Amino acid sequence: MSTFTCRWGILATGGIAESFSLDLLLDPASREVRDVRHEIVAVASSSSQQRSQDFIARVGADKQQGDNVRVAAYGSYEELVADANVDVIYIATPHSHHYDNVKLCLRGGKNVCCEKPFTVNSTQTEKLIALAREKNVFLMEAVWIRFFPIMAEIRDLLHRQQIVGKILRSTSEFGERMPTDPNHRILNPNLAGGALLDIGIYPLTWQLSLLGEHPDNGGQPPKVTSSMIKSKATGVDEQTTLILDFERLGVQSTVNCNLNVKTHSFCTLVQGEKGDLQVSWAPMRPESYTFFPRKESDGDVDVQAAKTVTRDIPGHGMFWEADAVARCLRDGRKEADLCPLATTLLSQQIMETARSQNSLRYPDALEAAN
Ligand SMILES: NC(=O)C1=CN([C@@H]2O[C@H](COP(=O)(O)OP(=O)(O)OC[C@H]3O[C@@H](n4cnc5c(N)ncnc54)[C@H](OP(=O)(O)O)[C@@H]3O)[C@@H](O)[C@H]2O)C=CC1
Ligand SMILES: O=C1OC[C@@H](O)[C@H](O)[C@H]1O
Repeated sequence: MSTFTCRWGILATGGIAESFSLDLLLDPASREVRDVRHEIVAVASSSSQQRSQDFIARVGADKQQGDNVRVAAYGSYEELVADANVDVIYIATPHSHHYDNVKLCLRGGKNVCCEKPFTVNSTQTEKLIALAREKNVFLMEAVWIRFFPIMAEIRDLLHRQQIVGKILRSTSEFGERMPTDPNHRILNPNLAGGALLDIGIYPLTWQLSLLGEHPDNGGQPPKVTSSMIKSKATGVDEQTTLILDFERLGVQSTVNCNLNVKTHSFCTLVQGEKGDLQVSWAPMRPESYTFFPRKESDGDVDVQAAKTVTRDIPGHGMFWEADAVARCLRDGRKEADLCPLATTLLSQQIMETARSQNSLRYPDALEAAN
């Protein structure tokens, strides 16, 4: 089998761009992947060309294996989009900027993989999906947990093997003690800060993936009720809870996120007639799960009979989504099966419903979809 090389352009040089790039540069054989490989062929910073140059050295992109891989360093995103050497652009700006950045890339005819959350609101998502289709290019939100092999394993246990039997109840959460500087992107309304958009998308993804996409749910979107507590300093949500009613399953689930205190014991719990499936922390980087069978005698779970499964992550874990993008480009597909645009739109709609229920609106310039 020949190996397909995917040539990446990195748009922005912040924290997650660095983690993603380091993963791209790992040898795919270390995760037993041989059909695709990655090269970073260009990096762009809106701040300066020097910043791109420094980033290239920091992640080791100047020492890539391959036939004379040369990495271009740009001082503007426009130059990256114009680079004919780039197959796909990974966008790693704050979410406030995703809409404009994705639009720039799509208009330039580039394939795009954009960090989560995809946009600020669902109208922006709809417009970008339409533009990608018009331009006939690949588009995906980088919801990396969807590509973890352990996620496929957990979905199989619940959806096909029905390990917990009929699902009765479910919950997912993600809390972290985040920076309290009001100018940090996490709290800054001008950068679309707040718990829901930044980290709430993870517990929401768990619930949509495990319950929303359960075969017995028939693809029905959940009914959404929500509550938010907002930052006194900046007005964005610090604590948010969503109640999702999956009416066809007859199950109510909760999604909880906060910027004040770290959650640690579990990130997702699915309880059913035959037992409980518990996924351990971290919600954005799942490594293990435990199945607790339910005793028929009194309905309690049998803790002695619990079984834990742990799967190593040979790196940060962002390479699995990158591999999926590469395979789509190789095969001429415009969407990834594991993270289709319809799921991106649904999660945007749910987050927007919650924001609207709690009167959380970002500045007009960020909500615009021009
Ligand atoms: N998948 C995951 O695990 C994670 C995903 N994320 C997502 O990635 C995105 C970026 O987060 P993160 O890397 O932590 O952010 P950082 O603040 O570390 O980096 C953002 C980068 O965006 C560029 N940028 C362009 N315009 C602005 C602006 N007005 N203000 C600030 N930065 C700007 C800058 O790069 P330059 O100067 O080079 O243009 C900057 O370095 C977010 O949408 C976040 O939700 C974040 C963390 C983890
Ligand atoms: O995606 C993310 O996951 C980890 C968090 O620390 C970060 O703020 C968020 O953007």
